Amino acid sequence: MKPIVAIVGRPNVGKSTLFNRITRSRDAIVDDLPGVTRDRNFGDARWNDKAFTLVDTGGFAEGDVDAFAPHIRLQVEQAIEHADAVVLVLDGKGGSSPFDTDLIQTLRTVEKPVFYVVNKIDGEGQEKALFDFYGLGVDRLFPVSAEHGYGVAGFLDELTDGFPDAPAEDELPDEIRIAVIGKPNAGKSSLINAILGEERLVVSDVAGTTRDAIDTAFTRDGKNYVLVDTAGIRRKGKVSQRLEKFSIIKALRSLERCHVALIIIDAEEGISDQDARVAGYAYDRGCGAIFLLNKWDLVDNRDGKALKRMTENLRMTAKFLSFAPVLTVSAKTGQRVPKIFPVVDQVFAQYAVRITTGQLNKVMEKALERTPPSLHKGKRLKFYYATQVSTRPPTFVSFVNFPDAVHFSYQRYLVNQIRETFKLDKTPLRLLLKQRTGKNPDFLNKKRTPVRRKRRRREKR
Ligand SMILES: Nc1nc2c(ncn2[C@@H]2O[C@H](COP(=O)(O)OP(=O)(O)OP(=O)(O)O)[C@@H](O)[C@H]2O)c(=O)[nH]1
Ligand SMILES: Nc1nc2c(ncn2[C@@H]2O[C@H](COP(=O)(O)OP(=O)(O)OP(=O)(O)O)[C@@H](O)[C@H]2O)c(=O)[nH]1
Repeated sequence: MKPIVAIVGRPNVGKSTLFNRITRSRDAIVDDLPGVTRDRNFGDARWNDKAFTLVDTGGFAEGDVDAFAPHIRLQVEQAIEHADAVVLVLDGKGGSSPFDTDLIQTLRTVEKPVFYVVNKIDGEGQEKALFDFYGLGVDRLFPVSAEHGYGVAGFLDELTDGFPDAPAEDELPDEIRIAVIGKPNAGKSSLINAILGEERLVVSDVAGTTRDAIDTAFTRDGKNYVLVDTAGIRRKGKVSQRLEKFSIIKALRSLERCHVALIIIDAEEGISDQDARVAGYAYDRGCGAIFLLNKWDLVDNRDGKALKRMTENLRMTAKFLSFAPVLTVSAKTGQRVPKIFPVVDQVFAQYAVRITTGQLNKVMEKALERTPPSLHKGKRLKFYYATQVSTRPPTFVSFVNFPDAVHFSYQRYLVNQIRETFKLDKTPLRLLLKQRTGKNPDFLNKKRTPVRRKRRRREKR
């Protein structure tokens, strides 16, 4: 897991400005009024190939600026407890305050790295403002200007020094890899020929990553695609080859290397158990998927309802792939074959999506607030911090106090909220629930944080 870094400090010292500079996001709202940062903000950050999550604490009203205000203290303590490293921001313009002294006392007892940043040092000439802070007994101060960037790079070098290297960011591939799967005789080779037969294509055979796999690369409308494992499908003839190419192993192998699977169905025959099985492989593999109802030229569509009927049937037989778009084509006549590509592009874009930790947590928070999970053996289910851990397919982890107690329908509700908010209707998507390790901030139960409680009390009065 990525390390969590908490930014703490009294109101208006520039925590949100620093947060924004480091995450380069507009997630936190910066304002001249103290206390504008509401509750906690999460953001993804990356420096020197180290990835970490930044937590911005804040959002206390001016009247709360009292060194011993218990709710400030509690929230700061929580942030400190859950973080892997803490950044205390001090105000180089405003000077030190009793609140700072108090916080530093607390931070001394903490057995994790603590960094003391003096903000609003907008240039070297202003470093004399640091003198005021040396009296606080801190070994090392980092003068920075969150607003202008002065000193931030050097500070981040030190902050991230001990962090683990982030796994290489999956770069956007310059090609979309497509697998063509389907039961025997569905029309796989006809479709591949129809695709490759288009005049606009530049086609070349390229060696696949495994020794005997042959892929076919082509460029269409300036975009690069690769048809995965085309050798067996395109080369017709010998019985041994024909037998081999039907083998499940082969189909599975192409699924392992693809981004989007085209699942060909013989629409003249209708939807069979075998089609459902093939679809199941694509689902298990977690790739993007599109159903192609092939041989549409042979389908009796006199009432104009054939597509509706077959789609309904398909959705029943392969419920699990409900996000896969359905298209009708004729590989033989080439009808609507070009229409496949815009859909492939859409599916891929969703399949490779990245959602920031900040955005994700906002959605989770809202979803949990709107429909709270039911009690588990009389205890409240608590959802903590959530983050996207990988993409292709988009995979999210949410930490929960009792992951096994979350009803699958509630999990589905959360997945649907993510789907709706981020318009991810055409891709598989995974939400994993993990037992909380004690390291993850308890922010989703905001109702229980003192800030909210205080607000509510005020409202009642
Ligand atoms: N001169 C100068 N001003 C800064 C700098 N960083 C922040 N400020 C200003 O300080 C004010 C407060 O900044 P915020 O980032 O909202 O402070 P905060 O600590 O998040 O405040 P709360 O939300 O109240 O907790 C804003 O007016 C910023 O423009 C800086 O490096 N130099
Ligand atoms: N009418 C019609 N026939 C089609 C269409 N697509 C494929 N066919 C025919 O269906 C038969 C099987 O097509 P193939 O492309 O060989 O199917 P395949 O899935 O590669 O078959 P296997 O190699 O057995 O796995 C051939 O006779 C094709 O001409 C279509 O859209 N319309």
